[in-house]
Amino acid sequence: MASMLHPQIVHGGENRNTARNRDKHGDENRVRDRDTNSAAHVLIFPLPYQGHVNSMLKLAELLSIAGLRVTFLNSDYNQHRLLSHSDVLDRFSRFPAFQFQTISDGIPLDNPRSAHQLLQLFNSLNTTTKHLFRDRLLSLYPRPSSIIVDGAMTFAIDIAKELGLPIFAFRTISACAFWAYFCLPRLLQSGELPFDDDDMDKPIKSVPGMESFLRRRDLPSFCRARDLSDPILQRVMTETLNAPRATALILNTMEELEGPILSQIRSHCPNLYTVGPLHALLNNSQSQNRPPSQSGISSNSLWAEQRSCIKWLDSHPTKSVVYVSFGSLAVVRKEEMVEFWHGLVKSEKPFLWVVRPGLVGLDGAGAGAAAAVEEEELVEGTRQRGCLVEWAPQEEVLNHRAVGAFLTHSGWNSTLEGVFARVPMICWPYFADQQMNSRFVSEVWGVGVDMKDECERGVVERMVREVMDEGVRRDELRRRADEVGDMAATSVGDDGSSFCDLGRLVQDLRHIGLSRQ
Ligand SMILES: O=c1ccn([C@@H]2O[C@H](COP(=O)(O)OP(=O)(O)O[C@H]3O[C@H](CO)[C@@H](O)[C@H](O)[C@H]3O)[C@@H](O)[C@H]2O)c(=O)[nH]1
Ligand SMILES: C[C@H]1CC[C@@H]2C(C(=O)O)=CO[C@@H](O)[C@@H]21
Repeated sequence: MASMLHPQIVHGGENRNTARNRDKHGDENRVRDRDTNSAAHVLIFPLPYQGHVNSMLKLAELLSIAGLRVTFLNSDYNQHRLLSHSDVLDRFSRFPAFQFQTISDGIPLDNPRSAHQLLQLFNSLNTTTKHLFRDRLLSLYPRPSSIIVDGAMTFAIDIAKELGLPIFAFRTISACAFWAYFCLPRLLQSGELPFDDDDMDKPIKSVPGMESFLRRRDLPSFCRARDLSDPILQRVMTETLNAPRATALILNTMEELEGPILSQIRSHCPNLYTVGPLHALLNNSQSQNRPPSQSGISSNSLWAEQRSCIKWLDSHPTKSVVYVSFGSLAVVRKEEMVEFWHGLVKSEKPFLWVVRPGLVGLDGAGAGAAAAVEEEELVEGTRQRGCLVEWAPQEEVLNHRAVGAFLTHSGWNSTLEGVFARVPMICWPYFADQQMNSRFVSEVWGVGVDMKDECERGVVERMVREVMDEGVRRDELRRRADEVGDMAATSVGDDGSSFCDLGRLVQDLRHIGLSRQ
């Protein structure tokens, strides 16, 4: 039996160990299947942000479980953090054909890489990293048989085509947000963009499938640019419109949640795989062979998770706690933070709040910034009912019996995790695709309420009470959250839509590997 090879972090070099598994029983069929598997070598390359690394590394784990050879190309900056704050090396040690490789994102290591530095990162990826990527492709051994690249980095498509490699674009946002971006040329053509006044509740009619409910304020935040030459708007539009040039499009979603929008997308990207929620597919695939003691949740955190919050949750009644998290990129002003804080304290509900380093202002302060607020009411209210952490084991928190509501920025991973955990959401979208997600959560799926651009303390208190206070409205939100959560469970269960599409993706990747031998 070949020794288990630890995945090696290889920067620029190569892991030449291509240990060949020889079936100890000499069963030729199993050896053949393994040979079939090992013919397929998939290179997975995410945009270097937590929300992208998370879902794409879950896909990497699923493909590794399926027996495919996988190379995960992480940025140097994120790989150091991932190894420092997660058990990823231990988890992937059981896959002898898996390896990490790292590549520079071209940004100085002391750069916080928050939403404020987005354009700098995009420019660096499309210059420095693009050239490093081509060289890396040529140096990898064994040569990849296909690439799964982040749909926000379509520069890789041209390189793949030059080298004759199939390339799949994995866009880590919702189908509804992707489709809104894809319809930007129509919005420009119809004159609905740029906005000609400040009325954000004006209806939008140029996004097919959303005519009955879409408002200006629900479009991705980059659409609010008054100057259409805005470099970020142009960048995201270009990346999205490039998707049909890839071999196929992969989305972390499910037919049951976004079917009508997926039908619209298929008319432009006919080769489409819907494999979400990926976190749920992965948890299901591992549930068969892990000891009950382990949560089994694969954490890909780039910050240290403060697990003390689980013990704090254990001490609270069922569905009594509001969990508050604004993801990995949002930067809120201190006065916005204080408004949320007052609203949470005045709601009189226990609250678990992730105050990530860099969330508040530009000074990178974490929970320390929260503690810096002197107001007695806040300090006392937090002492009695609050728990502040810098980073939480979010999937575990959302599935904890004590959590009754999720105050979220509506990042797509958080939205899927909230849907699957059947926790009603209070949506305060920060930027990008989050506005679209919050509109679908509230207006289309009915599993939450939509704060949009408001975070005044009275609004925060009212929204929390709407979701948490006993009554018809709370019951209605909980009923819908259960219904949609059940649909999600079906989609990732045996023969479910996402389960089957993942199987189809694995088969297609295997076939490509074989055909290129
Ligand atoms: O304390 C925390 C907070 C978050 N998370 C996890 O971090 C991820 C955050 O992802 P997401 O909710 O998608 O938010 P962002 O980090 O903001 O993600 C970026 O990438 C997403 C996918 O493209 C987009 O939908 C978002 O708008 C974009 O901001 C989720 O899986 C969470 O479970 C933790 O583990 N602990
Ligand atoms: C900061 C955002 C711009 C592009 C990425 C994105 C996307 O549309 O793919 C969504 O949110 C962020 O992850 C990125």
